Amino acid sequence: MIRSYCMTPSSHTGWTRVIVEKPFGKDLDSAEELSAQLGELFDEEQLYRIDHYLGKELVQNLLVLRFANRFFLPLWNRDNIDNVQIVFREDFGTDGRGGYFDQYGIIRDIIQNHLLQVFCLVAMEKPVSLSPEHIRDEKVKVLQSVSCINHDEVVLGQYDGYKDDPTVPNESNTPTFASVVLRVHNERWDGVPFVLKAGKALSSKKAEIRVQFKDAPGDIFRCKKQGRNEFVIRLQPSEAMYMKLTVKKPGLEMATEQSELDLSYGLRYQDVKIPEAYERLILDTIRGDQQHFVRRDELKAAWEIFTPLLHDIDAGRLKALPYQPGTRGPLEADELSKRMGYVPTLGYVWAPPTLAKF
Ligand SMILES: NC(=O)C1=CN([C@@H]2O[C@H](COP(=O)(O)OP(=O)(O)OC[C@H]3O[C@@H](n4cnc5c(N)ncnc54)[C@H](OP(=O)(O)O)[C@@H]3O)[C@@H](O)[C@H]2O)C=CC1
Ligand SMILES: O=C1O[C@H](COP(=O)(O)O)[C@@H](O)[C@H](O)[C@H]1O
Repeated sequence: MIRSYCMTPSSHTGWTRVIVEKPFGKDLDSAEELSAQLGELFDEEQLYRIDHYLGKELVQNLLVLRFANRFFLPLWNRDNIDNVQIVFREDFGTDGRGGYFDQYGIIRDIIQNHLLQVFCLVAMEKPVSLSPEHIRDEKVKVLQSVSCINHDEVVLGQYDGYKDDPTVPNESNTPTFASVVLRVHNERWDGVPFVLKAGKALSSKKAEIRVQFKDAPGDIFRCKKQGRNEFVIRLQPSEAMYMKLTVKKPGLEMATEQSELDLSYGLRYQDVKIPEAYERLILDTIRGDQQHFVRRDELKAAWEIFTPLLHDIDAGRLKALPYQPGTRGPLEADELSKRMGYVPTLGYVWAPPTLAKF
């Protein structure tokens, strides 16, 4: 049917491009089967596997930030970075779509696709050029460098009330929250945990990347306990990036405190309308630019990482811990972040700037 109604006959000029939306299968085998079926109908250049996180402004900014700024080039590695957190939180549950969600769970819904794409852009090497193939080659490489997920570095949760949805089975073990540690076995990242965390029905709504740096050696100011340098890229809401850093506390004393270098988009780009992710990606499709779309081998590499874990969850070998809606999720997830080396900042209070103060 697609072939007869949607494709340009070869005798005509024009093009055929098909946007494919997730789910791209449920595991490696089903995804490969789907890819093979699509491959019989379309060439890879005609397929646009969409991941709307790749259309978000600050996700698109990641390559620029990393590779156009001298600041970051020498710092972005295991010598300087202690741990990285890539976090998605939603303050509502599966509201009305529990039946669909229950077959997938939060790892397939958010982590294996959206957060993993963000992870690729944070962790990959510099592409040869901005051509879609060069960028996607680097994403595949970093995905293939991810080690097997260790069950001791996974926390799953399911919020109380999730099973009240009549379309969700009473015995469901489907996680609505997960924190999963990825480790990249390469020269740049060996030993640096990447914590990918996502949850529904939590206390807040946000998506952000938090890069925590190691302590500065030789702590002559005795300020180590206050916290570490962090570079935070908030994808949503209210796009921002800020660097948490130690400064001299203004005043007569030589005391230190945690402050920030802040680029809040709402303040800096007041008259700019940031396009919706889908708006941008549909335009890319019309233009024939596959840079922000998922290639078949990239999808395969993504499923290779998560399929063993997902099969273990589906078989009940890993249990989802209960958590109360409106909280941070299971306490075990914060313990996992701590175990991965995350050090909280003490006493940091953000004072939002106002134009009146300038
Ligand atoms: N330009 C801007 O808009 C800026 C805004 N701010 C705001 O200031 C506030 C503080 O910023 P920041 O310090 O970066 O962020 P947070 O204090 O929100 O979080 C810092 C880290 O601590 C974790 N955490 C938060 N609460 C707890 C808890 N109770 N137990 C264990 N871990 C916890 C977070 O995990 P998790 O990610 O899971 O929540 C995160 O890893 C935030 O609201 C931030 O948005 C700060 C600077 C600039
Ligand atoms: O793909 C999905 O994403 C949304 C969240 O998208 P966002 O752009 O609002 O962050 C999520 O609610 C949904 O469960 C998932 O399928």
